[in-house]
Amino acid sequence: MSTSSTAPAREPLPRALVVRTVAVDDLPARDGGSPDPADLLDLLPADAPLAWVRRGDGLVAWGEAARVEVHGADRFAAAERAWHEVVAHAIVRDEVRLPGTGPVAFASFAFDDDSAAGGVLVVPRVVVGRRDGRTWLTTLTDAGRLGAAPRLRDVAPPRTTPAPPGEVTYRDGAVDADDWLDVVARGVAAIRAGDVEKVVLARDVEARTSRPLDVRWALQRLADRYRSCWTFSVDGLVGATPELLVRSERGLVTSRVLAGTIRRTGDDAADMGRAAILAHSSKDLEEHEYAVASVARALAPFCSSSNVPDVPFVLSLPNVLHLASDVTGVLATPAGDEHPTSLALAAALHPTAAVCGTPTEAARRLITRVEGMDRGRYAGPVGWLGADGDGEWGIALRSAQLDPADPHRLRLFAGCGVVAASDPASELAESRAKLEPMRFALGSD
Ligand SMILES: C=C(O[C@H]1C=CC=C(C(=O)O)[C@@H]1O)C(=O)O
Repeated sequence: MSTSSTAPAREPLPRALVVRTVAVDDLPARDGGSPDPADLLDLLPADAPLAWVRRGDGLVAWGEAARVEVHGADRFAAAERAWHEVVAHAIVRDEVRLPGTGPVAFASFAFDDDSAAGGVLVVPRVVVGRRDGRTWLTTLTDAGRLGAAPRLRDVAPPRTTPAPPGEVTYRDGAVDADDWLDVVARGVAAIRAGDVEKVVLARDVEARTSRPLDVRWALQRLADRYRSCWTFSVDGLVGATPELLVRSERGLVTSRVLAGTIRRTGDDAADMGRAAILAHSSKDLEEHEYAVASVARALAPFCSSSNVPDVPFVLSLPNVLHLASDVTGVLATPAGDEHPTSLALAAALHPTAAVCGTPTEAARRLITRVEGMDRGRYAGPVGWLGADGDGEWGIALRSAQLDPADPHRLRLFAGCGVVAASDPASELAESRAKLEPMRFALGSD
């Protein structure tokens, strides 16, 4: 079943789905040892794998019970409407009752309202989830009535080892590296002219793999190395993001805000020193403050109380160190009303000043004017949504978009927050460091 917010539906949405969630004994580990983080990923088929995993927990899924393509400024609301329709007509039996059990959809959305990339919401056929040592299986069928409890061995695709992508070559994307220095310089000039206070400017790099990319190869490498990130795969968009746009769970919202970056050297002692430099860098603290303020401002109308840390902590990733703040809030429930869904919250938060700038609209216009590319779904919300509206949405960073017409071709993206004190050459170096996770994902060492 597939439909679009602009084109007429090929088949009417919804079709009544029968959804069953059952507990599964823990997944076998790859080497017979204790279960490791890649176990969920090991279940995925090569074709159109769906994933949202971190430290071994999360959701993997495959198949398509429904697919909704959306476009324009209405894309989040259109996806949400379609999801409500699916849920309203579903027959659900959930024997596990945890966040992520019952029917779930995966989705990703373009950064920009005008992007042709729009957005996609996929309702999978099979979902396997894990949380705190509990594993479950959800099936979504058109059976019309509840049948026998599903078994993982009956619905899991035959296990195949992900194939390496072979030789990978890289070349500049829409704007070459030298010209991108000018893009950043134009951003700095606009800030100094008072047009904006902060802008985030991005660039893309094209990768060509000698063998068609098996997305699972990239996912496993990302999940193994970038353990504190959320490794995701939705409709050819793959990556491991350190930035959580919003998680909404039983009335509690959390957002991990990142902005302000320094590269790691690989030497632990030197990196300790760099962490201290980052924590005291006025340029990075300013960048960070804009991002935190944008998240706090966007969440405020929905929350009865919130906690916004005064001082960021330093998040250490294998490639970079970031200034990070975990913003939390309690959702207010207006009388007779329900909480906004996690997707509605993601829509309200997007785009934060971690990927756009301050003030938002002026920064967005500046990006369109100077960046020289369509970001597609890079820097847009990516994640999953449950029947009760709870879910988790990351910002699609440290990511690549696979060309749907050419499985050898990917666009890798990286962006940098620019403030008045930014230096174009340093931002270019930072963008290279931010491309490292996806370059690693495509590696074979
Ligand atoms: C826009 C990106 O990173 C954002 C998130 C963390 C740190 C950032 C920075 O320091 O510039 C960016 O705001 C990216 O990775 O493409």
